[in-house]
Amino acid sequence: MDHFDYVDGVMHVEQVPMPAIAQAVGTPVYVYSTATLTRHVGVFRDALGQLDDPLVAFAVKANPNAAVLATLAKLGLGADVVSGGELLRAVAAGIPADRIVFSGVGKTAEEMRLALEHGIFQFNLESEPEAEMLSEVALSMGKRAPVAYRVNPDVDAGTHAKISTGKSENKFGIPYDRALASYAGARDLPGLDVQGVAVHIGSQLTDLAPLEAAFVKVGALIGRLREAGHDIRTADLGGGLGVPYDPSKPLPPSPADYGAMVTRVTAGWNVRLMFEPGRVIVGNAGALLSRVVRVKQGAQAPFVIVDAAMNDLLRPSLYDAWHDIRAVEPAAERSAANVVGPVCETGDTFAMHRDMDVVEAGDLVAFMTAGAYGATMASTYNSRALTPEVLVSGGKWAVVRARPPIEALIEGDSIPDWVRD
Ligand SMILES: Cc1ncc(COP(=O)(O)O)c(C=O)c1O
Ligand SMILES: N[C@@H](CCCC[NH3+])C(=O)O
Repeated sequence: MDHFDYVDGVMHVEQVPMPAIAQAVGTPVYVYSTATLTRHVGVFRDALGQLDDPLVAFAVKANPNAAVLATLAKLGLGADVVSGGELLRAVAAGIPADRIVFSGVGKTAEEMRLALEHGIFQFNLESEPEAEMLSEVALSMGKRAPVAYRVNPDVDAGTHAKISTGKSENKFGIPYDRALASYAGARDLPGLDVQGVAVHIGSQLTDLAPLEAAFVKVGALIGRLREAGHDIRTADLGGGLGVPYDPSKPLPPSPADYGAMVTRVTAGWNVRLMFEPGRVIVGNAGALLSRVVRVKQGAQAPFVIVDAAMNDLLRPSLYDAWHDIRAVEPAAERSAANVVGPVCETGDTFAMHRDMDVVEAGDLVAFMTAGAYGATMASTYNSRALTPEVLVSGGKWAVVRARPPIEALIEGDSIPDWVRD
C-alpha cells in the first residue's frame, strides 16, 4: 500500500510509526499521507498528459479537510464543489475560483450568488428550473453565469446502486434525449453563458466500458449542439474511477488506462476537458487508525470490538463496502473474526468472517483506503465525538483536525426555560 508500510513489524505512514500517532492523539483517528496524495496527483496528471490544459477539479466531498485541500491546491488542482460550504472550504484552502466547478441538483439562490461573487469557472446545471433560477440570480448581479448542463446518459455504471448516478431513474442531470431542447431553453436565458457539457455516471467504477459509452454519447451531443449553433468550449467528464480496496480482487483500471481511453474517445472534440476525480486522489492516501477495545466470543467467530464505529467510517454499513483491516503490529497468526464498533446498531459492522491478523484488546488496527468518503461522512451518532485527522509528510506529522470535546456536542444544544420549568 502506498506509503503505509511495515518497518520492523510496525506499520508506518511514510516515516512515522502509527503507534506514535495513536499515543499522542488517541483513537480512532484518520491518518493521511502527503506523499501518497502527491503521487496520485502526478499519476492522474501523467495519465492526461496528451490533453491540452485539462482542468482537474478535485471532488471536495471525498475529503474536504483544509490541509488536504491546501496540499492539492499547491499541486495545482481545482475543486468540484456541491455546496456553498464546499466552495468556501476550497477558496479558504487557496484553490483559485477559476478552477472551481459547482455540481449538484439542489443549488440554492444563495449558493448561486456566492459562487457568482467568487467568479467560479463553471456551474454544472442539473435541471431547467435550476437554469432559470441561476439566470435570474446572475442578472440581478449584473453578471452572466458560465454553465454546462450535466446530461444523464442512461448508462449503467456497474457499481453499487447507491453510488450510481447515470441511469435515467437517478436524480442527476437532464435526460439525454431532451438535451437539445434544454440547451435551446438555456440559450434564451440572458443570465447564462452556455459553454459546455458535463457527465458523471457514478463512483468506484471498476470497468471503463460504461464510462466510454457515456463519453461517446457526450461527443455525439457536442456535435449536435454545435450544429444547433451552441458554442461548446468545455466538456466535464466527471470522476468515478475506482480504487483497489480488496487485494484479492482484480485491480480496477489504472489512471493510465483511463487517460488513454479518454484521449482516444475525445480526439477531435476541440474543447477544454475537465475532470472531477475524488476517490482516486485521496482513497489510498488515508487510513482509519483504531484500537481494539475487547474481543468477545461469538457463535461462529470472535467479535473484535474496536473503538471506531459506523459514525467514523460509514461505508461498510451504507454500501457493504470492503476495507482491508490490518494489525498495526501483526502477530504471526491469522484467523477469522467479525470486526464491529461500539454503536448500538447491527449495521455497525466492518467485516464478518474476515480472515485477518489475530488481535487482542489494546492492539491497534488500521482500516485501509479510508482517505475518501471517510471523515467527511462521519457523524456524532451515539454522541461520539467527530474523528480527528492527522496529516503526515515524511517524518513530520500534524493534527489537521482536533477531536472536539464531548462538552462541545452537549453545549451545542440549548434547553428553553419552558422545558426546564
Ligand atoms: C458530480 C460528481 N463529480 C465527482 C465525483 C467524484 O467521484 P469519485 O470520488 O468517484 O471520483 C462525484 C461523486 O461520485 C460526483 O457526484
Ligand atoms: N460516498 C460514496 C461515494 C459517493 C460519491 C458521491 N457522488 C462512497 O463512499 O463510496
